[in-house]
Amino acid sequence: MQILVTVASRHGATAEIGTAVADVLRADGHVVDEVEPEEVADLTGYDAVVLGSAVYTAHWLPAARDLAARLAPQLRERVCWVFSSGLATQPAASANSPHELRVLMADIRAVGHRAFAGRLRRADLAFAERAIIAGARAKEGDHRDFDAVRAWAGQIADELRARAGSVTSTPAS
Ligand SMILES: Cc1cc2nc3c(=O)[nH]c(=O)nc-3n(C[C@H](O)[C@H](O)[C@H](O)COP(=O)(O)O)c2cc1C
Repeated sequence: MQILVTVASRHGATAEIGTAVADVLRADGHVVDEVEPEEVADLTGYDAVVLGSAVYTAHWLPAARDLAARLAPQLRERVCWVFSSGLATQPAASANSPHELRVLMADIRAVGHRAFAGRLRRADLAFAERAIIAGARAKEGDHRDFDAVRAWAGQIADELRARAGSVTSTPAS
């Protein structure tokens, strides 16, 4: 299958999660493009999409939200998974605008969402970001769990295989 992995990332940590997902899907025989959300104008040719975003001040980055809004009709026609990456100490689902995410997922008919822990490197941050982080109790460091990311991507690969099987095994009438 042709798969698009598109990820909104400010400092690169979430983009690397997207690349790990893409690598698992490639190893399973899929053709995977990794394209930044701003560059995605059209989903023609793709069978499936993985859309991810870093979470900042409880929201997905605008580029990911914008892609979901712009391309909702095309996303609805494809199988689509979404993921978030952040450092919320509560489970991200309850900390990071769960209603907003539910609405987005319903709009594009995403089949699943995963929240992954992210990375915070103070040296990467702009002054304004440091000020925001100073008020939160976010723990500096790389908290990404690439085994969990690869396991999730493996589930996507399994599901795509099952869907392809159910299409090809439909008896001709
Ligand atoms: C200014 C700022 C605000 C953040 N706000 C949140 C937040 O609301 N919820 C959350 O889970 N993580 C938050 N984070 C953590 C980021 O989501 C995390 O560092 C993520 O891995 C960054 O990904 P990126 O390198 O792809 O931009 C914030 C980080 C910064 C610097």
